[in-house]
Amino acid sequence: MSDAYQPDGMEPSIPKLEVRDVTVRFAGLVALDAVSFTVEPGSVHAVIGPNGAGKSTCFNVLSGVYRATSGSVRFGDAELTALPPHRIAALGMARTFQNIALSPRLSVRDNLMLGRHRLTRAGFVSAGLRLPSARREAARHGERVEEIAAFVGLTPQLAMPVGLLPYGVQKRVELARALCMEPKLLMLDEPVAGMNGGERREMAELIIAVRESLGISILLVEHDMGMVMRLADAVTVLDFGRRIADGPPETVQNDPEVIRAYLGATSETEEAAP
Ligand SMILES: Nc1ncnc2c1ncn2[C@@H]1O[C@H](COP(=O)(O)OP(=O)(O)OP(=O)(O)O)[C@@H](O)[C@H]1O
Repeated sequence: MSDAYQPDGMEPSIPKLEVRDVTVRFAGLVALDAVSFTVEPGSVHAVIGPNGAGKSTCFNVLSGVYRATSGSVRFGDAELTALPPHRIAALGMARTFQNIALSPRLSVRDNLMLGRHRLTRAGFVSAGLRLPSARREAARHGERVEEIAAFVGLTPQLAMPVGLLPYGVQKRVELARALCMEPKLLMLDEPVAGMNGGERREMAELIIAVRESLGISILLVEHDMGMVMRLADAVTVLDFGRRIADGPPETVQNDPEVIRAYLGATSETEEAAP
């Protein structure tokens, strides 16, 4: 990883993300029930919980994919609950997906350039006509993509089609693409799912490096408890759509209701197994 990676231009001011009483109903099912938590600027905040607890629903509300039935989500002064995903991204909230959402035939470089799209000023016409201003802008974005690729450890793979890379490397490309949006809040949906031990460690180091180099907030949904306990400053625990605990990892880990929720989930899985 390169130490040269810094925020682009002035140090951005990082807003708080405030989730207040968010409820999401699907037909008869309450997927989130008046959930509240705050992601403090520059912190790593994890949302955890057993299967079906509402973690993905929460992520999808924050990124504008789902509409909350009621409640409020504020990022600084902006109310997000009525905004479409691209407007939320434009406020500086970039996300990755549980299932990789990259263009497999395009190179790593081109996938990362797509991540710069929202920052591109040159219009379609000037870019198409290859005007000097558009060329200069493309060169600037190209340099930034190379810096970010170096930071994430992807320089050797820049020219390779994403689809040919191992899974763990593709997950790093996803994170790099989100960084290409120069986010103030990075939202990671199960960043280590499906990875082996070595890949998990590398991803954890990368997440720490992002926080330390950029000072941005990171919100992650994750199943791997060890990873959450190592990385997170604060943890919100959901169970059946309700928030059952919220606080520093060491407090949450010893909370009887959290232990019950996780043990319950384990024994149900064991009972379901043949
Ligand atoms: N689009 C949808 N339509 C109907 N029900 C949904 C929808 N999305 C989620 N649900 C339901 O909402 C509840 C919460 O699901 P969600 O996927 O948010 O949980 P999760 O904590 O992310 O689970 P997992 O760890 O298994 O990914 C579940 O009962 C799920 O079946």
